[in-house]
Amino acid sequence: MAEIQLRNINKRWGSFVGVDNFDLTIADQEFLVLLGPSGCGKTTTMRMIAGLEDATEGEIIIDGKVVNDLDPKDRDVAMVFQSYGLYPNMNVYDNIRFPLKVRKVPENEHDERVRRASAMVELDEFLHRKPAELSGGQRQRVALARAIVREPNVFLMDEPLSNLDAKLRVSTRAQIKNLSHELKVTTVYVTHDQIEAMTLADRVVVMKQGKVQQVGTPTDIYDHPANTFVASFIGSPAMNLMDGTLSGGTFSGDKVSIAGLPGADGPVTLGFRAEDATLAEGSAGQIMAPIYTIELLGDATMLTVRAGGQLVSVKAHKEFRAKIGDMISFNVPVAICHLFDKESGTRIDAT
Ligand SMILES: Nc1ncnc2c1ncn2[C@@H]1O[C@H](COP(=O)(O)OP(=O)(O)OP(=O)(O)O)[C@@H](O)[C@H]1O
Repeated sequence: MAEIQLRNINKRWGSFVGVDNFDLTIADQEFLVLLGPSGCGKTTTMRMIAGLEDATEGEIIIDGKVVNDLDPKDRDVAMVFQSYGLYPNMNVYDNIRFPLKVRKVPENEHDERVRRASAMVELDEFLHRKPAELSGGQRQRVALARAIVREPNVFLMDEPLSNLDAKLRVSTRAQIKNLSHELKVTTVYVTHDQIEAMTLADRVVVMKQGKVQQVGTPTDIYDHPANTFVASFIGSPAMNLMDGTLSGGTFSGDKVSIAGLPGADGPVTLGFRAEDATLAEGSAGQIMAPIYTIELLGDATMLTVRAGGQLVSVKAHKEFRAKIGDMISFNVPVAICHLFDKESGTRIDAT
């Protein structure tokens, strides 16, 4: 049981700002994901919670207690890293048991706790093996079990899936989600993968260059991105963004005109997602454009078209067939448009 409060946390090295005024309360049992591109300050934020890095300013409060001056071992947090960090000479059983020994948990509890944690990550059959005799996914599960066995107040996970191949990433991701549901331990999870963030999080914090860009549920962030950075970071493919001018409710961009939009006149960036555009018959759509590429996804067909000077993604149904260079036309319904200030990139609220 632990709420984590981060009160105006800053991390600076000389004049370089790694984390800039991070201020957030993470609820007890919440699964919070820190998401952003490389170097945005996610790991540093997590390391400050762990106590592996001092905050330059601000308070870190876990379970009502200011922990800034506490050593990592006294914070009751368990970490899982990308690199597993297993002891090569110990078998799986002893790797999982190790934190119990370090923390001087009574010996008579060890066996039951190790077996319970290993069963949770389906490692029961591998307890006698050394890490070198395991696959990457199994090694990461040992690392997870070693965190679970401690029954900590907080889990901190730093890109735990990034060394796994695509298929294993999906199954281990599902396992982490299931474990988190079962264990109900407050979790802070760092990733640069927006799909991981969307699938795992109760709330996502999107960061860029040390600054929080938006905090919200995956749905909030997908449906109401706070700025063009979040809009283009979340979703696959990225949201289509077009610069233009809004005048009398009509957006005019490069060979694109969309009427009926809310918002004051001025330079804007218009955004819409590939799946929200609708293909029209012949030339009946608002936007006519030649096809640049066609990708068959199995459940749908992704078209990239050249609209004016830029490439735009439009999702079509799975039976859609055409050739590169064919003209298509499509509509962008007003209700699914996102408008952003062109200068600052900030969302214009009327949308
Ligand atoms: N000890 C340090 N001294 C100086 N700068 C540092 C130090 N540690 C990290 N940084 C810088 O702080 C910024 C944030 O780093 P951090 O590791 O938190 O990023 P990240 O978002 O986790 O990136 P990644 O996904 O690549 O791990 C980076 O620009 C990094 O170079």
